[in-house]
Amino acid sequence: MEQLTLAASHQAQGTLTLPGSKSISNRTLLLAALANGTTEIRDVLASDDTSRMLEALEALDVQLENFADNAWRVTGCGGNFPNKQADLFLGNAGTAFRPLTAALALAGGNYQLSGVARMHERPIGDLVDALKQAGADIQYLANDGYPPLKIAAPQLDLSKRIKIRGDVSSQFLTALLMALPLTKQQATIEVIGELISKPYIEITLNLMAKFGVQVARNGWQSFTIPANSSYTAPQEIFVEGDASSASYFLAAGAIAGNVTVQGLGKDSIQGDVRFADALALMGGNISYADNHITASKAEQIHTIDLDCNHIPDAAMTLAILALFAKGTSTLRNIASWRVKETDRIAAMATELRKVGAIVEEGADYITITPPATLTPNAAIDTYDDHRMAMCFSLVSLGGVPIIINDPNCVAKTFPNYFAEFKKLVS
Ligand SMILES: O=C(O)C1=C[C@@H](OP(=O)(O)O)[C@@H](O)[C@H](O)C1
Ligand SMILES: C=C(OP(=O)(O)O)C(=O)O
Repeated sequence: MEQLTLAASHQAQGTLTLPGSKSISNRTLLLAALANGTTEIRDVLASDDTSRMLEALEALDVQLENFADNAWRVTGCGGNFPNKQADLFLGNAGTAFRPLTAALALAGGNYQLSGVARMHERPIGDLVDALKQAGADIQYLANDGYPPLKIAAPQLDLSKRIKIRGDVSSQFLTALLMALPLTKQQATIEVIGELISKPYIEITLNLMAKFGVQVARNGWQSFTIPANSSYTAPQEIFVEGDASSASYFLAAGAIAGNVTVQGLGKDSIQGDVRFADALALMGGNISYADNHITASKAEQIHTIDLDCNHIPDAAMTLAILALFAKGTSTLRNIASWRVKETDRIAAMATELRKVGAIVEEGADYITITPPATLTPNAAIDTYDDHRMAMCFSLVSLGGVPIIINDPNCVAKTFPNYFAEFKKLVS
């Protein structure tokens, strides 16, 4: 097993240009592939998750050209993938697996979709149920409700409202929204129960609009895609810097200095930009500009008690910040952590205890009380979860060395994370 030791550090200072947003990169690549016309997408994230999407589109015979650094020219297929038969391996990329399932199930063709072992434990039943209501032909190849999947041509029927549950993952609604314009028919989606991770739906609707499809909505309850909708290539799109990736560096600035992240600003379409507000509640000094955000040292890191449903990914960073406060912090409404790259509530609890914290976990919350002094040289398991690895790097700013096991899992969304982190801390 590879291990990375991060030296004890006391200061974080400097500026970082963020890698592109995973959520925007994978949505934009798929929308461009489904569009009529050619889109040039700039500042695309280069990472495992986007590689899985690019490989899938290539296997579907979509024309892709990497014409400059992190820039892709995508010639859309107008909703009709040239290759009607393919086996796609989608790793552990939720933003590839869920939207491609919906697009392929409605576009027509014979496909098999699989991923890494953990992806086969991540639910997809709510999406499959919704697609079947629209006439999709999808079979489970192993366990009901989970990948891998086998897809055949649909017999479309959009006459009834499509009901979808939104309380396990918002990616199911995102996938359905992005795929339904392929049917060319009017379609209405009704969300059953409480929708989680709502800001990710805003990203979806925003990007669909950039590709010419306006979804009519009734709050978070129902969404209607007009008849004869089709995606039109917007010619050029710039991907914002990743707001979840920004959270580690903004936290570093608030703990120990002054850090600016570039590529993300006050008008970001990503919900995780709201992490900065949570950081401010904990005492961080935040300033926003059009294309950068700066966090500087808090006089003191305060405890927090926060409903984190709107920032599920960046909320993991708050769990580490809680180590720097005096007293107990609680992160609530985070049940979705249990079905992500790993069971993140369990993983976070186990690893926080290794640095000396007292942790209580519930079905949908975690409570963290820091130790008087952090335990040095804790060896942190990362569970093939990029965010576990990135989060725990921040412990080194508490003046203790920390060991990150299997650090290369950061490749899912931020392959050179540790090189960038080391440049800023001392
Ligand atoms: O739509 C997206 O881009 C994402 C939605 C969120 O998932 P859930 O909706 O499952 O919480 C988030 O955790 C994930 O990293 C990206
Ligand atoms: C939950 C995550 O990924 P995915 O897009 O695979 O759901 C994540 O990046 O934290």
